[in-house]
Amino acid sequence: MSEVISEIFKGVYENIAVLSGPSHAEEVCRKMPTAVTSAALNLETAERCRMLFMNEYFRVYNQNDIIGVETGSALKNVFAVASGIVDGLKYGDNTKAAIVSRGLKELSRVGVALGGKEQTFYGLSGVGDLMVTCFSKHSRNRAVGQAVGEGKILDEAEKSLGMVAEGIKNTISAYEIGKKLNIELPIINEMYAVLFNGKNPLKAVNDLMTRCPCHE
Ligand SMILES: NC(=O)C1=CN([C@@H]2O[C@H](COP(=O)(O)OP(=O)(O)OC[C@H]3O[C@@H](n4cnc5c(N)ncnc54)[C@H](OP(=O)(O)O)[C@@H]3O)[C@@H](O)[C@H]2O)C=CC1
Ligand SMILES: O=C(CO)COP(=O)(O)O
Repeated sequence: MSEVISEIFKGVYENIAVLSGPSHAEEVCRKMPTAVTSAALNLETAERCRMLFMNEYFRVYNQNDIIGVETGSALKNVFAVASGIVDGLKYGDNTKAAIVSRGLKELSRVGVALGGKEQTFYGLSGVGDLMVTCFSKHSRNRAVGQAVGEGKILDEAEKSLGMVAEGIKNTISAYEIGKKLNIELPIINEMYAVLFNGKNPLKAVNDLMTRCPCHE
């Protein structure tokens, strides 16, 4: 988004701040303690954004890795959909933890290739946002995935949600980036096959579990 904004308002890139992190609006509006990241290339800009939002139940941390923060918050949606599929298939906590942990690895591979810093993905807008969406009853992405895991076709699943689940389009972008930059992204590739090539989710899980053994 920062690149799009900067294309429209030329020369402002340093002064764009993004606010991102594990924050379901349903809980923020109930004043439940929440922590997020304000990221801008120029830390003074990040600070100005932080000052606008921070209060006793909404804690904001500054960051200058805007690419990492934006990549983490967009790509985590793909794994939130995958976690929903895990729920829809009635698999358990082990399976979901595998999606979150291996998803974090894929997310950081893409993010670093795009210019983000690896450590950013272990913070609020990476692992934090992954956890809040993959495990939450509030997540729209997880809900769409659950419907797909229960056997709905994608169109029906999106219609039944009635809101935008960004992880669907994010899957296409992540898949294309992986192919273009030759990055190993097994979960993202399987998600693309399930969502857009009609692959059976059970077969996708089996293919992920039985692919060649590798080093962590
Ligand atoms: N809600 C939450 O708890 C959280 C949300 N976010 C992120 O914040 C952002 C906004 O979320 P939220 O307000 O809940 O989302 P909503 O689904 O309520 O609103 C999304 C907005 O984006 C517009 N939109 C959707 N698709 C397009 C498109 N292709 N082109 C132009 N505009 C489009 C919609 O327009 P229209 O109304 O015309 O359809 C709508 O105004 C998202 O990126 C979300 O991932 C992050 C953390 C928490
Ligand atoms: O990013 C979010 C929370 O941090 C919102 O996730 P969903 O779009 O899946 O509801």
